[in-house]
Parts: sequence; structure tokens; C-alpha cells
Amino acid sequence: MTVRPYVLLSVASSIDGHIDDTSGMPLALSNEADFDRVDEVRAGCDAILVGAGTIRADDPRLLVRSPDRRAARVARGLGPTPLKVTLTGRGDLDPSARFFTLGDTGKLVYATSGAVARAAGAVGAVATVVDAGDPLDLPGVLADLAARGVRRLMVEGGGAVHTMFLSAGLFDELHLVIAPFLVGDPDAPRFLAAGAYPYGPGNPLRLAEARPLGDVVLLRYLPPPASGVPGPRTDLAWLREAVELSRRCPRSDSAFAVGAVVVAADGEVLATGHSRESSPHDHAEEAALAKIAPDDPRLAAATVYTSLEPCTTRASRPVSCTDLILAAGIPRVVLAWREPGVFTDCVGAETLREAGRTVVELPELAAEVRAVNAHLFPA
Ligand SMILES: NC(=O)C1=CN([C@@H]2O[C@H](COP(=O)(O)OP(=O)(O)OC[C@H]3O[C@@H](n4cnc5c(N)ncnc54)[C@H](OP(=O)(O)O)[C@@H]3O)[C@@H](O)[C@H]2O)C=CC1
Ligand SMILES: Nc1c(N[C@@H]2O[C@H](COP(=O)(O)O)[C@@H](O)[C@H]2O)[nH]c(=O)[nH]c1=O
Repeated sequence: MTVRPYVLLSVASSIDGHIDDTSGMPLALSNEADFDRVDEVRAGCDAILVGAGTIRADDPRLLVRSPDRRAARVARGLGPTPLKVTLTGRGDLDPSARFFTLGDTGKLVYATSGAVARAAGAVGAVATVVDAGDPLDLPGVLADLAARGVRRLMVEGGGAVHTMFLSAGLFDELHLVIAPFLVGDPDAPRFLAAGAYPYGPGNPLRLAEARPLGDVVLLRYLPPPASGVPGPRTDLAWLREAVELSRRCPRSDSAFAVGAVVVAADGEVLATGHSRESSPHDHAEEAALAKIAPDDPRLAAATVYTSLEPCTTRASRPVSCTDLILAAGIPRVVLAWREPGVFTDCVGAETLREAGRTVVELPELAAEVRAVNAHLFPA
């Protein structure tokens, strides 16, 4: 199984589907609140990717603007700003572009084989140029980023790049912001080109959230669940969602941050939950299971995806998450990280297996879960 980063596509569009106008100046489609949200998303990523077209059109900085967010990254042992990444098929890059000159961070250029020499000649002194094959091998680029430690990748466009990721189905989340105006110019860049996308009416994206931010609205979409019986690839995608949920947990120095998703056999999400969701002692699995009727027949064939092994003992509540899963009759649990013995000795996986339940561990995501909980492991 190829490991790739969690891929978050981010774009702001006009009502008529344009992501820029033809003025030659970058067009602000987001408002201040949304630019601040984008800044927060950037701060939570390991790398930001834009196409070479966006570097030429916008001369973007791609930095984290907020000093507090930069400081928080540094406190977590990261650089103040994420790694910058671009793609090129021509190698026509300007070393004085702000992509290359700003930010105390690495710059990576993935060039098609025929463009490597030109790209290296242009920006080899200020960036690392990587041969990405010919044609460009997108899964290979993502695997290379993962091997360089990129666990969470934000893709900020432009249209050609978003078209490529969406037609390849290589994304985990899409943030589409709609600005309250129309551009109306047929020559203005569009969010997406026509293409053979795998997300037609029969296989739509799932709307995870619609969040108004003043006069713009953020639509957060997730890919559709893979059809059929969940296999390892599907498991990994669901587990990624559980890990993403764990990032929402209010901070605690005495409990883990955990996310959980309960999924029916047909891929329907029955419930999600995260630690401290509505009260300080909430556990993720407990919060999710509390949202499902105990007699829901779908529980009998459901899977719990949880970023951390379900607990077996707890001081704050009478019933452990392992016992809640057993009582719900859920036959299958997929987890990323066995609970380290920081607060209690956990034997959730063993207990579930002894009770005849299937437990799948996907340690590919364990480092990410540990990173979410890094504050519990001071150096
Ligand atoms: N509103 C918004 O949220 C955003 C708007 N934008 C807008 O988008 C526009 C730019 O979009 P667009 O022109 O589509 O440019 P992109 O940023 O998508 O970059 C396209 C370029 O990236 C390289 N590239 C992409 N895919 C491949 C591939 N498979 N193989 C090799 N190289 C590849 C090529 O570079 P090369 O040409 O060097 O070969 C290609 O021309 C601008 O107007 C910008 O303002 C951009 C980002 C966000
Ligand atoms: N115009 C636009 C976006 N444009 C994106 O932001 C980049 C500029 O980044 P920076 O120079 O760091 O501010 C630009 O190149 C493009 O990728 N993004 C959005 O969320 N909303 C917007 O309205």
C-alpha cells in the first residue's frame, strides 16, 4: 500500500465558477475571515502546493501570516511556515518569485523529466528540483512527499492542478469557498476544466460542512466512500478521517486527543466523535456511539475507525469505550495507534479480539496520531 499525505484541496471561486479575473492582478474572492481560516489551515499543514501557473500569475508568498500560528508551529518543533511545493512541465520558473525568496522553509520543484535541466538551471540554487517522470507521476510525487515527512498537504491551486488531483481522485478533503459575486468574463480562469471526473451524479462527493463566514460560504467535501466491502485502502481513508477529527479536540494535558468514525457496511457514516467534544471527559468512541440508537440494525455490520486504541479502564466514567463497542455489537474496529501506557494500561485490542471482534491496526498513521498528541510527550 502506497502511503501518501492527507491531501486537502483549497480554492475560492466566484458564483459563476471563476477563480480569478483577467486584470493581471490576483483577485480576492475570500473575505478577511476566510483568509484567516485559510491561514489556519496552512498552519496545520506540512506543505503547500501550487502549480507553476499560479506562481507566474499571482507571485504568491504562501506563508503563515499569523505570528501566533507561526510560534505555535515552532513550539511543535516545526518550521514557522510549511514546505513550499510546485509542479512544472516546462521548467520556466523565476528565482526572484516570492515562492522562492520568502519563508525560512524548503522549496521543492517537481519537474517532468524533460524539464528538470531547465528548472534546475533556473531555480536549482534556491530549491530542490525532483524528476517527477514523464508524464508527471502524481502518485509518485505524493509518495515522495510522504517519504520527505509530509503528512498533510494543502493544494492551493490553480485550475490545472485542481483538475489533475480531482480527476485522479487523489484527495481527502476539498475546501470550496464561494464568493458572493460573478466575474462574467469567459476568458477568466475557471476552478476546473472539463474532464473525466470520477464524481458524477452516481458517485457524488459527501458534503461534510457548510460554514458561512460573513458573505462567503465554505463548503467542505469529502470523497465518496469506496463501494463494496471495505478493503485496506478504504480502511486507510476512513482512518484518516478519524485522525482529522482528532485535531478538533480541545487541548488537554491529561488525556489523549482522539477521533472516531462509525461506518455502516455500505459506507454510510453513522456517527463521528472526538475527545472532549461536549464535556471535558468525553472519549471519541463514546461521543460517536452516543449519537446512534442502540437498536440500530446497522451496528451489527459496522466498523469503528478510531485514531487510538479504545480504552479499557477509565476513572471518569463507569463504562470503557471497549465495553461500549462490545455492547453495541459492532464486529470490527480499525485503529492507528495502540495506546501507550501514559495514563493507564490499555488492553482494548486484546479485549475486543478475545470477544471475537475483528481488530485491524494500520500503523501507517500512528506517527500522525502521536504528532497530534505531541504535547503529552515533552522532549
Ligand atoms: N481563487 C483561488 O483559490 C486560486 C486562484 N488561482 C488562480 O489560478 C490561475 C492559475 O491557474 P492555472 O493557470 O491553471 O495554473 P496552475 O497553478 O494550476 O499551474 C499549472 C501549471 O502547473 C504545471 N503543471 C500542472 N500539472 C502538471 C503536470 N501534470 N505535469 C507537468 N506540469 C504540470 C505546469 O507548469 P508549466 O507551465 O511550468 O509547465 C502547468 O502549466 C491564476 O489566475 C490564479 O490567480 C490559483 C490558486 C488559487
Ligand atoms: N485569491 C484567493 C486565493 N488565492 C491563493 O492564495 C495565493 C496567495 O497567497 P499569499 O500570497 O500567501 O497570500 C494565491 O497564489 C492562490 O494560490 N486563495 C484563497 O483562499 N482565496 C482567494 O480569494
